[in-house]
Amino acid sequence: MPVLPCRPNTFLYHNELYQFLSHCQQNCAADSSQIVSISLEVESVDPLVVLQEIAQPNQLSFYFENKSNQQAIAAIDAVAQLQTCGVKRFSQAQKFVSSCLDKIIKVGTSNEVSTGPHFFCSFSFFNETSQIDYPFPAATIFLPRWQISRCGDRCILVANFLIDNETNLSKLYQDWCQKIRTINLLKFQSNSTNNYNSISRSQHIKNIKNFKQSITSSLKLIESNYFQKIVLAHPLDVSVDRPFDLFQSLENLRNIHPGCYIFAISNGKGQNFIGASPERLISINNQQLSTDALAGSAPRGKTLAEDTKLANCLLSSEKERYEHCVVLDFITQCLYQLGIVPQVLSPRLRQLSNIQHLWTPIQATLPTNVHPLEIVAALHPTPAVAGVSRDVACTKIQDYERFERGLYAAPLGWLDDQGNCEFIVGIRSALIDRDRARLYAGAGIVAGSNPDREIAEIQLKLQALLKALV
Ligand SMILES: C=C(O[C@@H]1C=C(C(=O)O)C=C[C@H]1O)C(=O)O
Repeated sequence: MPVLPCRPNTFLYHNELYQFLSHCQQNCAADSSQIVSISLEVESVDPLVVLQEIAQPNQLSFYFENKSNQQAIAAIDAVAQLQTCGVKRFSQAQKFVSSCLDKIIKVGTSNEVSTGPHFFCSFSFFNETSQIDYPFPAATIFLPRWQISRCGDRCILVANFLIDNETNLSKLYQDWCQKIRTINLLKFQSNSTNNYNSISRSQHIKNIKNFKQSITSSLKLIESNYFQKIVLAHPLDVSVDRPFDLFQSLENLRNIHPGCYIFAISNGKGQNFIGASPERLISINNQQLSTDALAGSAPRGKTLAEDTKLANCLLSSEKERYEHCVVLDFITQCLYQLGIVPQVLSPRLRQLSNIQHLWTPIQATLPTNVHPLEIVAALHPTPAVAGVSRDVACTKIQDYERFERGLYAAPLGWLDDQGNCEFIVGIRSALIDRDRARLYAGAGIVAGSNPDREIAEIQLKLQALLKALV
């Protein structure tokens, strides 16, 4: 991938960008194209506000925020995309990314994490989606036309231009100038209002009897050693008398769940998958890999004393620790098999606004020959969202669950051209389709699980999400 060593800012003043694009176009062979990727530092803006202002409903888009790291990134529209399905979807995604990178001319030399082209990915839980009209493919990977990221106070705009012999460069150049003007006007705007007043009354899942039977049946299979753990989920369908307000709902999610990853993915056809997940699948920053074992849950207490008691019970519960340990063991073994030596940090609590989890962070230094998507492919689904043994649990999940998991509990995230990435597990999530929303939540079932308590845990997870939707 060639890199043009120049300061991108000079383009703004000297029209050099146009000349440079024109030079790239002249060098294009008759039937080939190139992608010029330009990174430019802009004044600090909220990427969510940019998404709201610029993204059109008929465009793919992706929003991802990690408030505790002060990082957010929005990707709007696609210059290249792959939609696929099947067992090879991760390796196909990897090939697609490298074929795009072969075409990219990167402008600017800075290798900071938020500069340069990023690829945005959503994979479904299973290799295929079985519901015929499910609105997201089993794998979508795209290189956005526009990408705006914020890291602390710094903001980087990345534009990816697809150039071939037919491209109208004047239009492209005008579009670039227009976007910079629009973004500059957004610098003082933020969506910092809370509005929880639409469907916030609590709603409960239906067909609880069937679901309880699935848990009871799973417990019998656990007793007979058919599997050791299964994660069963349930949807909650809600509707309102007007379309859901996506941006206000995201604003609510970021305020209610400041410690979670906030995400929103648009399929470009009017449906969005959004959520606030506490669970990272992997992140890689300069060859340093971080991942989490997150499993085992308790509610938060209403008083400090009650909260401490619940936390202590969680930390000392044999059942919760077992449920957690199978996740930790799976992740560490998986990493070893990839030639990665994990360093397991001390176990701790991940305390969210409504619920707390057992959490063990895991770190490793990556060998250079392992691609981020190989790690995603090997880890997904972990026993935090599937079970042990994995294949048996996945087959039983398909037997018990009468709904399409789709992007629920699936790997969602981005990777860049430097080997950095961030993938989360798409739990605490909802599929928004105009005036309808389907919310998802699940719980791990192991020996000793109490069906009523598992159902209460799922209700708790659903209510926290429901509260944010307006
Ligand atoms: C499956 C979900 O969450 C998972 C299940 C947990 C549990 O059962 O203790 C905890 C965290 C997640 O790994 C979900 O929220 O939908």
